[in-house]
Amino acid sequence: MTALRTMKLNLLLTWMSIGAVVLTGVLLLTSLYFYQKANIEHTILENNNAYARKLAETADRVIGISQQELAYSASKIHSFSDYQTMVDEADRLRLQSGFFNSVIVVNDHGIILATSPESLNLRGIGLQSEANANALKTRKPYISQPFFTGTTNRYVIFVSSPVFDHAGNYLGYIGGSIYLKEKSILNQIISTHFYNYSANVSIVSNDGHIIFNKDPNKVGSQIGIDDQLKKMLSQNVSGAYVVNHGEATQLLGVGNLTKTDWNVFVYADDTLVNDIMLSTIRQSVWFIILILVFTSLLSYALSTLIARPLRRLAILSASKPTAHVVEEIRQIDAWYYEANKLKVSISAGMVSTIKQVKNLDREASTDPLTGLLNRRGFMTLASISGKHSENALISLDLDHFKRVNDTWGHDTGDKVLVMVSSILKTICRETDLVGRFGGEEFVIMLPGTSTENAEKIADRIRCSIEQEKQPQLPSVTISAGIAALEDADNIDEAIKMTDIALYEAKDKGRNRVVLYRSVCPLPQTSGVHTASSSHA
Ligand SMILES: Nc1nc2c(ncn2[C@@H]2O[C@H](COP(=O)(O)OP(=O)(O)OP(=O)(O)O)[C@@H](O)[C@H]2O)c(=O)[nH]1
Repeated sequence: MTALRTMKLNLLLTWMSIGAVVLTGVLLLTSLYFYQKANIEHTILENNNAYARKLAETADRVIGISQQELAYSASKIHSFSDYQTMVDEADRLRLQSGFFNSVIVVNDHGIILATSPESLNLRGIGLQSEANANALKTRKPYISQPFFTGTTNRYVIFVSSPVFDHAGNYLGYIGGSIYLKEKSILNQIISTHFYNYSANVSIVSNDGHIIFNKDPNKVGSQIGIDDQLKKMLSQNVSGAYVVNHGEATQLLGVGNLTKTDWNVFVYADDTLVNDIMLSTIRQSVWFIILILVFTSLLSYALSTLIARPLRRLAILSASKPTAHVVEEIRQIDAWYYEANKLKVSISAGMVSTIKQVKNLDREASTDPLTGLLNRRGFMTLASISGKHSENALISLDLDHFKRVNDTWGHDTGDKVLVMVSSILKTICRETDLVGRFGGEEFVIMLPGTSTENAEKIADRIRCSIEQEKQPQLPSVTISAGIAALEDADNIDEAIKMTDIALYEAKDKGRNRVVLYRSVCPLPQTSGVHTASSSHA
């Protein structure tokens, strides 16, 4: 909390923006994970199903073509006595279409009459397999279930077409074997697929045996299918299924082959969904980081812009109120409502404080009765008064003022003091300092004035006061002492000098002006100065 209290506003706002973006990012990613997972599962199932149907359609077409080719070759053989024709047709079937790994011509007793390749050396051998028996029995185009051959011990399927002579008598069949664990067209179709993720593709019999797979080790193995799926397969229904094997779940698309009891299985583990999710989240995280950096920079810039006037106001409001500070506050660019309001109120508060301080200052430096400077005000202004080569000081004191008070009363005495002050103000210049130092003693500082001229001015004051006639006021006179500021080390000493001259004036009978230099000649001019005084 203390750290927050001392944190600067722009940093606080920046951190708040960063926090908001991070929180939004986390919420976005969480919702993405939970809500998009189901969508992705659904999409994968749909894709698997569509792909399985497409592969099933292609496989069906290839099987159909192969059956047509077998039927065509069968139609070319009208007699089993023509060995060369049988071999030629067997070779053509094997080599031209590439569908079969081996081709045999078999008579109606199951004896092999011709083979391709001839290297099989099976000619004359009698077949005992169930496929052979079925082909002979049905006398129709036939596709066997996968089985192991007794002769070569290969896992194969067998496709056959019956052979008839010109009279339509059944002679036997011509049949091709597809070695399921070796290279064949069907194998190529399911092994080379254009799918954007690593789905497993197999051709599977209705009872769950893998007939084709690009991995020969899987061919012939049993795939786990539950009862519901088994039932669907038996009904030749294509579709999408979620297959649960304990903890593992597979997203399965099934395409049914119409020419056999086989199905194309395209399946993916549900870990794929997690992989896709993680990859999406990883990409999103980079994007969020980018947004975060951008937002932080933007937020820092904006926060700085917002905080700038407030910070200037905070600094300046802590400064001593002066006209300069008020001017600085006035120049702050408070560009939005709250800052502007604050600026106006701080500025107004400061102006009011300055006025109050000025008033207090004036009160503290002014004599309330006469409005002249008091000692404090006089000394302050005298100390900052511009320097001149000559500066004169006059001390004035009313003569026998006690008597005035005693005779006319204190109030009248006050009025006399006000009258004297008024005369002083009239005679003195703007640049002169006129002060009342208490009682009936006044001090005047005359900047840029020689003692000679000061003497003339003091005498003019003296005459004016002496000649002032006001009803209800007694006539009064004053005595004055004059000194040059340059003759003293400082103003206090100069005032003491004027006091000495003033005592001298009182001593000599009052109502007169006396120069300090005439009382105490300066050492360097010692003996040259003569006492000087002016009086009525
Ligand atoms: N009415 C009035 N009288 C004041 C004021 N301040 C001082 N006084 C009086 O001024 C008189 C000064 O008297 P003193 O110091 O004896 O001097 P003085 O009577 O003028 O005699 P000298 O200066 O020697 O001519 C005293 O009676 C004070 O009470 C003031 O503000 N108003």
